[in-house]
Amino acid sequence: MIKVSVVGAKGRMGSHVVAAVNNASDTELSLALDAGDDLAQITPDNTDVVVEFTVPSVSLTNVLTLIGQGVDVVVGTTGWTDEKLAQVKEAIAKGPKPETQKVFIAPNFAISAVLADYFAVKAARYFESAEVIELHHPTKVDAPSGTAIHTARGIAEARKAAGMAPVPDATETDGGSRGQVIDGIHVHAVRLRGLNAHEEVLFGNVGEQLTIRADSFDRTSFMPGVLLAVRKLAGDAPAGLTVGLDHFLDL
Ligand SMILES: NC(=O)c1ccc[n+]([C@@H]2O[C@H](COP(=O)([O-])OP(=O)(O)OC[C@H]3O[C@@H](n4cnc5c(N)ncnc54)[C@H](O)[C@@H]3O)[C@@H](O)[C@H]2O)c1
Ligand SMILES: O=C(O)C1=N[C@H](C(=O)O)CCC1
Repeated sequence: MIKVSVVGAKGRMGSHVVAAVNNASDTELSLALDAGDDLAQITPDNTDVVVEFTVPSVSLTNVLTLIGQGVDVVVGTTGWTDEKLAQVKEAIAKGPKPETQKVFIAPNFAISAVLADYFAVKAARYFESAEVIELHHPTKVDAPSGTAIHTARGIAEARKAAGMAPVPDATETDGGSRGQVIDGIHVHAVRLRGLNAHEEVLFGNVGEQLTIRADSFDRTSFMPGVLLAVRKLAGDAPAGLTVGLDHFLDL
């Protein structure tokens, strides 16, 4: 049995993870912690893998603490910048098990979203225009979504590798309507009661358009990906920091 502890266990995602870990035949719940609880309770004796779903403002501190405790971590919380990822790598190198420590971060654990991202990167070099629209529940604290940032960066990298010009855009006045620009790709965020987690990637050429859309209607959609990551970290995942569920899928 893989012993799993959950940090952020009372949250929307954390509570689903607790249920998924309890329901799977090869995982057992060790500790379920939330704000105010001491992460020092989590040790290699009681935990094989920690799953962390909290808020972007605290996730880095939690991950650094857990690395210091010598436990492997699956992170679903968003808000990861290159600077924060560099701090994680440094903490692994200086931590108690630099050769074997595993940290896995994924902006999205839903297969639909991971595939949408993958297809978008494949399509990127064939279209002059590209924009991303993410649509989420209104209780989400960060915008744009971690997934949309990841998608926009992937599209931008593919366009750069193909030597493409910037996306065409004659906008002269913009009060914010053109969204946030991430590596040259415009990203728009919608917050609407009734939605869960959704993303559309729009590609355009003269006379044609391709739309790639992923919809997570329910948080249970993230659980197979979370459990896959837990099993990989308890098994043959490489040591060090890995970002993105695509690394664990045979794409
Ligand atoms: N990777 C994915 O597939 C995926 C899917 C959905 C959500 N998310 C992300 O996961 C994060 C959590 O989303 P949510 O909807 O569950 O949020 P939420 O607000 O419902 O839950 C966050 C939980 O973290 C707890 N928390 C806050 N500070 C803490 C601390 N210092 N230590 C321990 N617990 C603490 C809160 O009390 C709360 O219970 C967000 O960043 C969201 O974008 C990722
Ligand atoms: O509900 C959320 O919050 C989600 N956050 C992630 C993101 O920001 O990409 C994944 C989708 C759901």
